[in-house]
Amino acid sequence: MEQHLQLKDFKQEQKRLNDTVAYMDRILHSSKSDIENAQANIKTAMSNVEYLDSSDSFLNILMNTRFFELARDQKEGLEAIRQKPYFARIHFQREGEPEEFLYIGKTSLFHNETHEPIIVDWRSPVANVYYDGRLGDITYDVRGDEQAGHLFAKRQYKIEQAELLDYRDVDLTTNDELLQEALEGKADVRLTEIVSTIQKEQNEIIRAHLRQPILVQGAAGSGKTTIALHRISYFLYTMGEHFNAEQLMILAPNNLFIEYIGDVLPELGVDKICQTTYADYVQNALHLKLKLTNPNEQLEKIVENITTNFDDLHISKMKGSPFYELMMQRYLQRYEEQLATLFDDVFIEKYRIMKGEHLKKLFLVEFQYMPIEKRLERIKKIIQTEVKRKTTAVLTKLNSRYEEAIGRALNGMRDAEKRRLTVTKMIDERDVRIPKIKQEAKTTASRYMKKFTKAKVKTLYRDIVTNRELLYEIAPEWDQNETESFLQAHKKESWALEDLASLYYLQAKVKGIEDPWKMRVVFIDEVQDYSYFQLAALKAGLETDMFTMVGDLAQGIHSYRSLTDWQPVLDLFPRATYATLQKSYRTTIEIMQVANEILLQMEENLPLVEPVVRHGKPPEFIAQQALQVQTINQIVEQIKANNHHSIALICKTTKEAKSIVKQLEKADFPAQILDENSAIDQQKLLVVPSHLAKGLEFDAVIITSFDVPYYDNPIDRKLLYVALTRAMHELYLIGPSKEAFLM
Ligand SMILES: Nc1ncnc2c1ncn2[C@@H]1O[C@H](COP(=O)(O)OP(=O)(O)OP(=O)(O)O)[C@@H](O)[C@H]1O
Repeated sequence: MEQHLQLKDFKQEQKRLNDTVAYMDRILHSSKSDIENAQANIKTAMSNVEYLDSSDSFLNILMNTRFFELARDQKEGLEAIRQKPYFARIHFQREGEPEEFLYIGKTSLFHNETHEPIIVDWRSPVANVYYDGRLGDITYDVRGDEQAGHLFAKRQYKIEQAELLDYRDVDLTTNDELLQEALEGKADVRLTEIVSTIQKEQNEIIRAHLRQPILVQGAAGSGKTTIALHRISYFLYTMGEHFNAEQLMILAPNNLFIEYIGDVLPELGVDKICQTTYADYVQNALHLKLKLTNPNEQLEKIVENITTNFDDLHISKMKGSPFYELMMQRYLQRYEEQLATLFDDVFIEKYRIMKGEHLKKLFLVEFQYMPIEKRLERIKKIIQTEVKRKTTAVLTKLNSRYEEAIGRALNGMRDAEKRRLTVTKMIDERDVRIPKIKQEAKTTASRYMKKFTKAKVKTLYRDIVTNRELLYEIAPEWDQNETESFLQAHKKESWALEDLASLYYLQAKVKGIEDPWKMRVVFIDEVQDYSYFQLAALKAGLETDMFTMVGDLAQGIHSYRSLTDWQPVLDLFPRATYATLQKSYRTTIEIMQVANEILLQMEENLPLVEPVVRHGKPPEFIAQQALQVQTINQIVEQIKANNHHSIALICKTTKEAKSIVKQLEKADFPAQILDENSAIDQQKLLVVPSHLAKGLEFDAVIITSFDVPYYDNPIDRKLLYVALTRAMHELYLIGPSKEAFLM
């Protein structure tokens, strides 16, 4: 009986899918002919341009182009989801309405005639019910209004090539099974399939107050990147009326990472969003092209135990601190006050048009909220208007004075010759003076403003870091030694990542950020690698706090210059929601155990990461003093035999990575070093310096430690932790002893 019912149910589901696909095919067919029609119309209109009224055919072309685009978008949208129109269904009843089955997919589809939803978008308010976890009476949010309903059941489908393979009703236990199945997948195909298994705590972050900042401390592999990308997609879906994609920006740690997420965003319905790094963004927004010292170089030096100048590290850290922001503020205040002394009275000829004191007050007080140069532009406009208005009054007054004087001379002077001379003199004087005033008035404002010379932000900053007297003023807290070593460090002009925050801050406060770069919403991945001031400058320049920030302090390998705890970020974003994610979806229990051992040794006191229950091959330690290509070969073969294909060999330093690639190549083993600019060749073994591995993941990871071991210090622990947590299924450690891996 049970079986019979199941079969019937399966058939019904099959029919539902077939009907959906058939409907999609019908629409596809008609959008194809819409496309052809529009193309034909455009062609005709183009050929008619010559002899028809050209504005008519121009309109025609525009209209048909729009039709064409609509039809093409519809076609592409349908084609993208045809193979798998939906992934889940909810059996749901909105309060006061009949029960219904809603099928959830990556985008929505409505019936053209009945307007009934055939597929409901995963980002729609009601789809939240699917992710929220509970069955029974529930509430959900529709644009701020709480709606009630009853959720009877949730069902998940396995559909491939538009064929129903399987489905399963979801309760708390099957939820785990489904997730596990999803996690069994391979590194190269997974990122886009997550929408069906997004977990409750992840969903909460994706949908958390969109107009408020959010900071997420999430364990390695807890889905931070995934969540950030889905939140962007959800944001545009929900707030599309108020924001367009160009106003959104995602800041990634490096270009490699941008490439990595590049394929995912369009699949989530998000393109056109600005994807960049902090360094590129700042330079673009400031129209600067700086030769930055490689931010990884300093890290490499520390890691390779090459003695780095303590002062350099100290300065890097200081440049990210609230104190450096304070120095910039003091500098700006000084700069502003100097400019303010230049405001004197505005005259035309001998007439005072405006008081300097008044302009000064506008500059320092009333317009204080604006960037300095914008204030000056405003003041110039005000002077222009005032000059215009007052000149008219002055001229009227002058004219009538001359009239009066001339009248008096004409009537009052007896001597005709004297009278003639006086009157002529007055007329001549008037005829010179009045046009001169008119002429002068035209340029008064611009002449007045000339003394406010515009400064280049780069020049201002160089002045700050090289001018001893200035430093005494803006950093009085420093003793002689500190000031001198700061000056010494800046003798030669060079630019580091840390300097960008100040440049951006100065730009924001002196000139303002231009509209195309004035992003309204910001998403930051790997936020632990930012300094306080980097974030503060960005917030000040963009004048928004709509930031989504995700990161993991345990992976803070740049902590010598970046954040070491979240408090400064929370102070900077007082409205921020703070969330944590402890579960790792990437790594097997066996691998996570090893990584957790390292996490325990860190000073941050972060809670252990809980792997989602998924077992795998225990990590293997292989004792070897030096690289043996034979061993690598064997391991790679074994990994491939396990049907795992994305493999990385992670080395602590770039130096070791280079030397390993050399040795492998010499033995004809195809290998490639990963650097920020080269495309990945899938056929070769990817050799990755540990600091570049952040954010990436592989089916299997081999970690070697031949040159230098991982030492028992904060940065090495973090580098090792990052390396260990890149592995999804298999992990191999090769080195002289377990101690080399802090075990
Ligand atoms: N709900 C989920 N369902 C299926 N897979 C998931 C889910 N959440 C995360 N994953 C997978 O877990 C892996 C880790 O996700 P992601 O890279 O977003 O984590 P992360 O927190 O950014 O990691 P890291 O900090 O180590 O870079 C990815 O393969 C992702 O596809």
